[in-house]
Amino acid sequence: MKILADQNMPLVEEFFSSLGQVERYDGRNVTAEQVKEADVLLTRSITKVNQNLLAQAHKMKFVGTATIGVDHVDQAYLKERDIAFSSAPGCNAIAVAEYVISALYAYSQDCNVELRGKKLAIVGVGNIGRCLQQKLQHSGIELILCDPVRAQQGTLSEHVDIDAALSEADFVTFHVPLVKSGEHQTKHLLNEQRIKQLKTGMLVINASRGDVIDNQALLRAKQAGQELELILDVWENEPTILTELMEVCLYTSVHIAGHTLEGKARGTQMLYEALCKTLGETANKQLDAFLPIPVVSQCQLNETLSETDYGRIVHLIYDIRRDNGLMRANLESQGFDVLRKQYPVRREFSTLNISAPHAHQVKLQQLGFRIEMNEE
Ligand SMILES: NC(=O)C1=CN([C@@H]2O[C@H](COP(=O)(O)OP(=O)(O)OC[C@H]3O[C@@H](n4cnc5c(N)ncnc54)[C@H](O)[C@@H]3O)[C@@H](O)[C@H]2O)C=CC1
Ligand SMILES: O=C(O)C(=O)[C@H](O)COP(=O)(O)O
Repeated sequence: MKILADQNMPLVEEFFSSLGQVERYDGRNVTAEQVKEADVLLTRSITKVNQNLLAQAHKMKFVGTATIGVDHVDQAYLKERDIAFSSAPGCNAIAVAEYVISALYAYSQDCNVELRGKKLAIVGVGNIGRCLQQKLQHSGIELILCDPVRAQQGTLSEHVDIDAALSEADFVTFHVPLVKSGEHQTKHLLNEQRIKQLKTGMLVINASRGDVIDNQALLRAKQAGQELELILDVWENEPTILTELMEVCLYTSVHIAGHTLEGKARGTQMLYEALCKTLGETANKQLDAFLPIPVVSQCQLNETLSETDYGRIVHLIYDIRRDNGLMRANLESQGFDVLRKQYPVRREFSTLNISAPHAHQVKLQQLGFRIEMNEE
């Protein structure tokens, strides 16, 4: 069996080599000719999986994307061809939530804004939105939840309409799928009109899909002097992004919010399990066996912690400003995709064991750190 896998997917050989012969491809430039003989295609978000790519791939029996987003896959076409399909829901939800938390603490430090008492609107309360909600539960930040789809399904009683949420909040973060039409369209959910109505000084974070915000309108607003702080991980027209927009952001990154080692590896593992199921094989490989020991894994805290200290602990594991610096310094010379490919290893908060005074244990644990439950 020939298994074609994106070159940016970790641990493919470890998980899949017992099932077939693994070959790698360049996800942005893969051709129909390259996939012609494959039985299995493992992709990430940058490959358009559609009839153009697969028309000649007559042996194809399984397509998997090691991502949460599925807007790059023509699922109707796969169904028509009777090709099994699997994505990796929730695989990097923790990573994206931690990206947002790192962003908030960095913003707090750099812009001298206390987070406690402020209001954060979470637009899209699915795997990522819920994870963020949980992690921030004891942060002192008031959360406003906006998810009309879940409200209609009756699974989110606290839903606040987007315009009301935007007018109440001090910060907004988007975690919706890209939906191009229909009642719950998310393409340009933050459009020119809504941008104009944003509060002075509002912090806008987007780590969902670039098209969720009208990038040109956002740039025009900033150029016209509207006071907004922008933290953007995703962009319209990746990899050819609007670089002028990058210049006016507080922090920017190259669509890496979900790129913790654990998040990416979990995606691979989920596809391995799905393929095993399709083939009727037993999935007996475990992710933990393949993850390296983290560089920093232990920390002892003895004193009362301020909000700044919480920020320092978060940034010990992941500081969004590292990624901001990498993008600004290297985008022009290296390009968006190369920066994504060379993304430095990033681990999740749970790789840090903290010994802390009792008063701080719950909040640290809620953020995602491991707590050593010592008596005081
Ligand atoms: N920047 C990055 O590296 C990453 C980006 N993503 C993006 O984040 C998106 C969300 O991920 P998950 O939370 O795991 O997906 P999910 O499917 O679990 O949750 C999405 C939520 O958005 C809600 N929603 C749909 N339309 C909406 C609207 N018009 N307004 C408000 N809410 C709406 C849905 O009801 C759902 O609860 C993915 O579809 C993907 O595009 C995901 C992982 C990494
Ligand atoms: O999971 C998603 O959806 C994402 O956006 C990925 O985390 C990032 O995309 P790729 O690394 O698959 O291009």
